[in-house]
Amino acid sequence: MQLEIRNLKKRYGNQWALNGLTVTFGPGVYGILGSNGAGKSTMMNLLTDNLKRDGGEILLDGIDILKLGRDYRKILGYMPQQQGFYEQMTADTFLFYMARLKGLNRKQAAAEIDQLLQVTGLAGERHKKLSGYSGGMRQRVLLAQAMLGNPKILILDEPTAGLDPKERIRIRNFISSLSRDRIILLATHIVSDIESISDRIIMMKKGKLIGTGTSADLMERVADKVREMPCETEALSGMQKKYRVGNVFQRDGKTWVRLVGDKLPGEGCYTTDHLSLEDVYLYFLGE
Ligand SMILES: Nc1ncnc2c1ncn2[C@@H]1O[C@H](COP(=O)(O)OP(=O)(O)OP(=O)(O)O)[C@@H](O)[C@H]1O
Repeated sequence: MQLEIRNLKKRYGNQWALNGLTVTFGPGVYGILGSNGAGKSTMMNLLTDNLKRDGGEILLDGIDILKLGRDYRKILGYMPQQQGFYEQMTADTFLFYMARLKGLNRKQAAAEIDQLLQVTGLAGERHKKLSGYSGGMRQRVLLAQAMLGNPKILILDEPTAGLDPKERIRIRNFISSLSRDRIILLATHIVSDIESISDRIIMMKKGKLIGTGTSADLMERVADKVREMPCETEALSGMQKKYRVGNVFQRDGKTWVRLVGDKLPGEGCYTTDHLSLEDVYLYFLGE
């Protein structure tokens, strides 16, 4: 299975949100990294056919998704960022409603909902109204709804946004446990989530693809672009003007800064073996 985006364009007024995006996805989990406004949600809305494109193609195994229509939507699961929530419904009725919209028959719907409520840990609260759900429970219901019909393509827009670490880990583990024979696209600002569950990372900036690779590949690409050095607190703002500064931290009673970029100080700084995806983010996507 291959989902191919070719020269995809989308404009709001005279501003291009996607400006010739080309990328191909095969089975696996893809983490989509990009700063605010990079075009991640726009890409996802075009992939789910919730928006009309202004140019380009989206092909599933060579056939445009617009041509596939219903056959495409049947194999698609989508967890949107915006929650148009059905507050007065219980989780059970909400999921049943969504299952019917997806074309599942009653028996199939009931069996899948039972199973999804179990794996998302919501079985005990299934008859509670969504208005009484916490943020984490809401995200889990949305994820469960995306999984109805066992979709081959799963699109998740910020599935862990606003959650406490315990809930985040729970959602993350659930995504990790999904079988890898589907295409899973995951957009999030939480770099550590991407680091722990993605097979590959897609980096977007200003509506274009600017790089792709495994997190190990990308870290290798920034290996000689990261340095650490001690820095007096008074010198910090000067440093920030001159260099791209990552973490500021304390070590051995001194303040240290982590610098990322092509331009690094010649003297007084140290290389580090401990690279992270945050360094990758700062190098490619930091302003
Ligand atoms: N409905 C809209 N009307 C006008 N402009 C829009 C609309 N939706 C998005 N945009 C603009 O398109 C660009 C891409 O937005 P998009 O939401 O796709 O980015 P994103 O990477 O998902 O950002 P974020 O991380 O903040 O969710 C931004 O400049 C945004 O302001």
